[in-house]
Amino acid sequence: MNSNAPVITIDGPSGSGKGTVAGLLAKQLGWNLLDSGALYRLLAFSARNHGVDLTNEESLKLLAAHLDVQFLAAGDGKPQRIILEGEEVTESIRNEQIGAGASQIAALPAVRDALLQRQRAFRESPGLVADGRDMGTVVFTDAPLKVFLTASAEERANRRYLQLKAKGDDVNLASLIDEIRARDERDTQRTVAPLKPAADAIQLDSTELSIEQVLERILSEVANRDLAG
Ligand SMILES: Nc1ncnc2c1ncn2[C@@H]1O[C@H](COP(=O)(O)OP(=O)(O)O)[C@@H](O)[C@H]1O
Ligand SMILES: Nc1ccn([C@H]2C[C@H](O)[C@@H](COP(=O)(O)OP(=O)(O)O)O2)c(=O)n1
Repeated sequence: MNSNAPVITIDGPSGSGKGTVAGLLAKQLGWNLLDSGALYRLLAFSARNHGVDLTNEESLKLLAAHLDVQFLAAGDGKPQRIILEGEEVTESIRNEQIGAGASQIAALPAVRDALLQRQRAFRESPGLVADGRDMGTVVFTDAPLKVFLTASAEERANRRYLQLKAKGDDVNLASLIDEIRARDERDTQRTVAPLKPAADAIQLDSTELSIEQVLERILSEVANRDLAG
């Protein structure tokens, strides 16, 4: 591990609200943020740009080891910005095609291995909020607070639909439900680091909860554990 700074892990399926809640929590606590899914998305995006096949584990491993990426801190109510090889890709990695590609390459052990240390390097004082699929089960197993955030597939697809539509993307709710189910299946069934709650995770179903309610529940766990200093 890179440091002993406390970590809050938020794992869960696509559209459960991990990214939103992790960003708000990091801001409120003044902690660092790791959007681990962005790393898998960036790799899928970069592979497409460099003509690397998503089944070519050796080339993907090399690409992962040399991924030239910067995460610029959030500010003024804006989410963190992501720069790949000098170009802003914050928006362009957020579509279901890249999400599906990310999920495909995330099943390859060499890819996960190549990204492991890069993720652990985000653990710096005063603390880290990390969201993804295996933050609590593999990457930060000693995290003092682990959250497993879920919601029904229909609700998650609906959230994604509203999010993509607001961005101006041409989306279809029925195909989003299918895509979310396919991604759930691949992420939970893979052999390495499958999506599952850590044994010591708190499970939160956000289907009927607002973003603020989810945040409140997590903050009360932070207070119970005296994590915020
Ligand atoms: N509890 C919630 N209720 C309603 N909408 C939510 C909730 N949590 C997240 N959202 C919205 O759903 C969309 C997907 O959330 P996001 O944080 O990207 O999910 P994830 O990172 O788990 O894929 C975003 O537009 C977000 O604003
Ligand atoms: N820690 C992680 C994070 C993401 N992944 C994979 C599996 C996911 O389907 C893709 C994309 O993740 P991301 O969190 O960006 O996706 P969502 O925002 O939840 O739709 O990457 C992973 O295997 N392990």
